[in-house]
Amino acid sequence: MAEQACCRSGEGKENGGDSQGITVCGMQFAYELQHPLFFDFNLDIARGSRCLLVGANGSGKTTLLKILAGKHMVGGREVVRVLNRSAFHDTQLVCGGDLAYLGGSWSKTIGSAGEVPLQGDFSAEHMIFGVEGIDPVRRDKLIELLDIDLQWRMHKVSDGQRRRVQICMGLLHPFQVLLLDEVTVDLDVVARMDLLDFFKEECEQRGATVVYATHIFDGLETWATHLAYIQDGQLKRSEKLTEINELKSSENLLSVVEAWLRSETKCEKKKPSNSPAQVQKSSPFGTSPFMSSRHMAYYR
Ligand SMILES: Nc1ncnc2c1ncn2[C@@H]1O[C@H](COP(=O)(O)OP(=O)(O)OP(=O)(O)O)[C@@H](O)[C@H]1O
Repeated sequence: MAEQACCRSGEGKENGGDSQGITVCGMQFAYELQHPLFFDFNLDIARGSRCLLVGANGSGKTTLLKILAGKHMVGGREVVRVLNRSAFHDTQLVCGGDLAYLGGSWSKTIGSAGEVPLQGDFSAEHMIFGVEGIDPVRRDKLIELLDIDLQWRMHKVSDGQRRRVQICMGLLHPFQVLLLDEVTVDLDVVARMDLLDFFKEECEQRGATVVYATHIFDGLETWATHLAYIQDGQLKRSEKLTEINELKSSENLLSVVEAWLRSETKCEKKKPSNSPAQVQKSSPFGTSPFMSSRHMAYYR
């Protein structure tokens, strides 16, 4: 059973005990034909917190953020609550701009083709000014903060420049809850630090809540208020940053998280077998119509 854990900052308790932040209660989730990734999973993130979501590759961070963003239907209306509303069922949460999710590549889902990157010759101005009902002061602030040239053509810019436009569009509405999945990875150090400062301001001035999944810990010791650590879909730690004992005797957050990840016990099923028969059986081409080929080298 997953650990029961809670990361309330205290400020969020004014609404009759409901944090008005994020609560997950007894959640179960499995991808099709797979064992449950989350089983009886509980999480509580108070309004106004800046919570880091950490864990090894494949531990479930992206899946959790997508569930919180209402992209997967999980359980009934009471299981995944954001701002005391059902993340999946209350479509107004996302459409109204209170709940924002920024993650992955800038793409859209097209039927069986899956996630397809957005393509086309649009200018940054066309994209940003195409969003209706935006406070022009906030929009100008974001354009300046992210140092966006409105003449950029989206199919000709660098990854980092495209990412800046994506982030700007995601932040145009004054969100109440923001879910970030490694979106600062392409940004240069100045843009990343300025953006983190902006998020801090949004939390402190408007009581917004930010959950940030990342593997880059530079500068986050003083930025984050809370940390949630997931291992194989289980919440291992969820606490205030100031209450993490290891951090008091450690150089920085990076070394603390590194020590946690190194001490994780790997599942038996993930270990490769050395027997030739088993290697043959477990070959990815065993039951596939495709054969291994030197042409696969093309994908290196
Ligand atoms: N669409 C999918 N279908 C089936 N399994 C999936 C799918 N997406 C993710 N998984 C599996 O779910 C588990 C959690 O994946 P997830 O992407 O949430 O991890 P993560 O913690 O975000 O990893 P990373 O740090 O690499 O981004 C992994 O074992 C992954 O293989």
